[in-house]
Amino acid sequence: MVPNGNDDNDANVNITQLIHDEEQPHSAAAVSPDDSTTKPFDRRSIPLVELTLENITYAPSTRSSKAKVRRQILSGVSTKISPHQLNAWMGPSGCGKTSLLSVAAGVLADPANDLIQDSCIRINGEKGDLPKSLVGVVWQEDLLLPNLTVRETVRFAARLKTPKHLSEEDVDQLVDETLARLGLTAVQDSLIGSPFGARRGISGGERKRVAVAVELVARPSVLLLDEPTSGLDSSTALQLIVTLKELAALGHAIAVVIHQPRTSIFDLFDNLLLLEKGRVVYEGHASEIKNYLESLPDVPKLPPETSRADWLMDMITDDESREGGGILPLMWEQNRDKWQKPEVSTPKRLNRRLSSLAELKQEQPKFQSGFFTQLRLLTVRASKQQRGERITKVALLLTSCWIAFTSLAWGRMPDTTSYIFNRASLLFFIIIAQSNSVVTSSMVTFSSERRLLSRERAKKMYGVMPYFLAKTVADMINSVALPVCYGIAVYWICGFRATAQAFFTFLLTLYLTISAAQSTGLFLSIAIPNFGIALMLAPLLTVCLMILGGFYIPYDSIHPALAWMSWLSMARYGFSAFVINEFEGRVIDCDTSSSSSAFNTDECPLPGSFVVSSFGIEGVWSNVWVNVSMLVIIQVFLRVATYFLLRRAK
Ligand SMILES: Nc1ncnc2c1ncn2[C@@H]1O[C@H](COP(=O)(O)OP(=O)(O)OP(=O)(O)O)[C@@H](O)[C@H]1O
Repeated sequence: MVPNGNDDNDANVNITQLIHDEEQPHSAAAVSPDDSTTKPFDRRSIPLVELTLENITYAPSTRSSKAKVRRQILSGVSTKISPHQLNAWMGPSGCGKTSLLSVAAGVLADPANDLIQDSCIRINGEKGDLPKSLVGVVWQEDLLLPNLTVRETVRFAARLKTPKHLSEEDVDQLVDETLARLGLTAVQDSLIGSPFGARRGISGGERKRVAVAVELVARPSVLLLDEPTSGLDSSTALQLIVTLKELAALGHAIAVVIHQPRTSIFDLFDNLLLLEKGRVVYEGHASEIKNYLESLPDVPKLPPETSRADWLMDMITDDESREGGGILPLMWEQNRDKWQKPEVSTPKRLNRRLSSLAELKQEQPKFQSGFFTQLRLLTVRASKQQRGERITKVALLLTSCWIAFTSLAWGRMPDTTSYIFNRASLLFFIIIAQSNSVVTSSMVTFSSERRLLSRERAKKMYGVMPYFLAKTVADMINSVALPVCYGIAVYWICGFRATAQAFFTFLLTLYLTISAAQSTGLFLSIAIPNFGIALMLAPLLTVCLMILGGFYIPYDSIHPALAWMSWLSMARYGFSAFVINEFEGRVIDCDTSSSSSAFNTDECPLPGSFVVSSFGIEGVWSNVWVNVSMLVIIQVFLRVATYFLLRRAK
């Protein structure tokens, strides 16, 4: 890829204007100097944003072994991210680059507390926060869903991050152009996959570019990237930075955190910010860094055939390890005025007026898309992601193994008194085996989504309600599909009550019990943010609830200290409904080779109601629909509680 790419640029400008055409009706910044010669769409471009970080001192509170202490991570850092410029932020590991990126992106957890002294952020010269829709951040760790294709991933972001007046065709065009610009067209239909999972998916370099595409597709005025080239081979890294340079040429203000770039990459940067332990070592034209450092006393000259980035890093690392602290930040304070050339102001340089903050914020809706668009897109995405995760070849094989195991263990049960216990034990086993796995898988799935959800919510892509509804719908289908298939197979193979009404009641009860277990897993994973602890607690809780389900200990024999807990058990209502459905309203033939003495009666044939009451299922609870209703109530309660917890979660 070469830096000019004029055709691409034209296409890109067009679509940029498509996005902002109606958003920026009065923005002077959006009008380019050569407007008179351009086509109607070209009259507007992205809103130009200059982000100035002044004297940033970042000292978050951290908990040491004894007390809460402040840890100073950035000390008086000032820099500017201007439109049409590609900025590099460099420094050794731990010097505060990512922290500075978080300050610039406006995503600090507690900025009022953690930014101290005269720290100030200006947008086009005015103090304030940048509207979230005007900034895109590519973090070190990309969070992409493995079961979506590249195109689906970028399109999802495009629809939710661009104004709703854009037609579906315009969004498709925007996606096409973004994919083309990032060299992803050839892999657009490939699954993202997971580097460590069974589905290998696209390469590491392609993943990085997809992460950039997801941000770039909304054409943010400010683009911040944290080590986008890490893990890429040198030519792929160069390609990516060349692309960023092209984007800067379109008016984007871009800052890239980067470690030791090769010379051809380094030469593409307009400005350089060098940090050492949170303090500035250099801030200015990237091309001047060599002259500046070589002008300092005791600084060795750049050895021939050594890359500038390697030389810089070696020097800072040596300086950091000096006894009594480094001298390079002190040197910069003394020499800054001499080396920072008097700056031509951005409006003068670009020959444009920059929009005021009020103009930038004008007509920025809370969400770009309406409720139903969010709901539709989230439902489709959740279904695709879950289907790929839950209905896999391995899951199908496991379900088949469970069916084979159950069929062999219980066999086809004759409908006689000798097999009453076998029937009841199998009914309970169906609940235990399927519920436990659903609780765990629901927790694992949400833990992988949690950070993506919090990032996308911070970007104001969608609200909690559409996410929650979409997840509920997807869960109701995908998590429950295979357990229900297992139940159906076992019902007929093992010979349960062979009437249509009994079968469909069994099916409904099984579905509700498993989806209540699924809701429990989701509730626990949100209520206990530490996944390790949640994963340890969940089996304990589910086993207790299962034991109190009525099969091992009849309800009327449970110790009063635990009896209350059995009312919270979905297994209780599921098992009761199963037993009533299987035995109530009929008589069970005697087996000539055995007796029904296990039930303390010589009655023969045995009335089914006798079996039901022997499990302690009595009174109003001996009605199957009362138990089914309780499963619905548990489900609704857990889902509503989950919704409110989600709203509070960050
Ligand atoms: N919220 C926080 N509380 C306490 N310490 C923090 C916090 N955020 C960052 N740090 C610490 O501040 C230092 C700088 O972290 P930061 O991630 O900004 O460095 P970096 O230059 O991006 O490093 P790298 O290049 O390795 O990613 C690290 O030692 C980190 O542990």
